[in-house]
Amino acid sequence: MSDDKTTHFGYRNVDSKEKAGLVAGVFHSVAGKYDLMNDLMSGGVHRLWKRFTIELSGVRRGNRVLDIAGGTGDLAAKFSRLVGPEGQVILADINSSMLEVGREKLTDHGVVGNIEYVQADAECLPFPDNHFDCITIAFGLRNVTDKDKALASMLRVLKPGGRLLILEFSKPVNPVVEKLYDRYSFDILPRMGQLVANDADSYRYLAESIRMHPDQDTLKGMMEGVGFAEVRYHNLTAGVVAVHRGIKP
Ligand SMILES: C[S@@+](CC[C@H](N)C(=O)[O-])C[C@H]1O[C@@H](n2cnc3c(N)ncnc32)[C@H](O)[C@@H]1O
Repeated sequence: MSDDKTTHFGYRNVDSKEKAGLVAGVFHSVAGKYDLMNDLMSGGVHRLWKRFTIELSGVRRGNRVLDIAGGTGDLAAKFSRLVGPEGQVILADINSSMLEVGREKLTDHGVVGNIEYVQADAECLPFPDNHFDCITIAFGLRNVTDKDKALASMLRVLKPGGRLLILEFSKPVNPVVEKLYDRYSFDILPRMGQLVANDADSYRYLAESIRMHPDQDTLKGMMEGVGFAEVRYHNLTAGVVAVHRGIKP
C-alpha cells in the first residue's frame, strides 16, 4: 500500500521524497547503455511502438511539440523532422545523463535547428499555459512520483485541442502472454542487464515498476480525472504496451 507520504519504487515502499533520487540513480547508471538495452530487451519492437505513437500524434509542419521524459530522443528526433524548420521540439528530461546521451546522439544524426533540451520534472513543467500542440511521454510516466500532478501539468501547458500521448508498459490482455512475460521480465531481463550494463538491479526495478504501474483503464480514468477529454487507448503487443491519447478541451 502507499499513501501521500509513501510511494512505490518497484516493489519497495519508500518515502515519496526519496523516489525521484532513486529513479535518478537508475537512469544515471543505465544512460550509456540505454539504447542498446532497449533494442536487446524488446528485439527492436520498441521502434514499432514509437512509430505507432508518432502516427497517432497527428503532428504536422509548424507544430510545437514537447517530449517529456524524452531520454535519448527517439521520439524527439522523429518530431523534429515532422515539424520542419518552422516548428519546434523540446526534449525534456529530469536526468542530466539521459539528456546528455540524447543531445549527443541527435546532434550526431544531424537533428539540429528546431530542437531544444530542457532539464525538467514532469510534475512541474517550466513552460507557459496553452503552449504545445502535442505532448508525448514514452516509458516515463511510471517513474514519476505524483502522476496526477504530472498529468495536470501536461494539461496546463497544452493548447486547447492539443493532444497528450502516453506510451507505457501496461497489462497484457492474455493470461498466457502474461505468464511468459513475467518469466522473461524477472528471470531474463536482470541477467541481461547484468551482462550488458553491469547492472541487474536497475533492470529488476524496470520489471517491478511495470507491474506497479496503473493498468489501461485506471490510467484512462486518471487522465479523465485531471480534465482530458476523448481519452482512448490502444493495446500493442497484446497489451504489454499501451498508447493512451487524450485531448485538452
Ligand atoms: C525508460 S526512459 C524513456 C526514455 C524515452 N522516452 C524512450 O522512450 O526511450 C524514462 C525516462 O524518464 C525520465 N524521468 C523519470 N522521472 C521523470 C520526471 N519526474 N520528469 C521527467 N523525466 C523523468 C528518466 O530520466 C528517463 O530518461
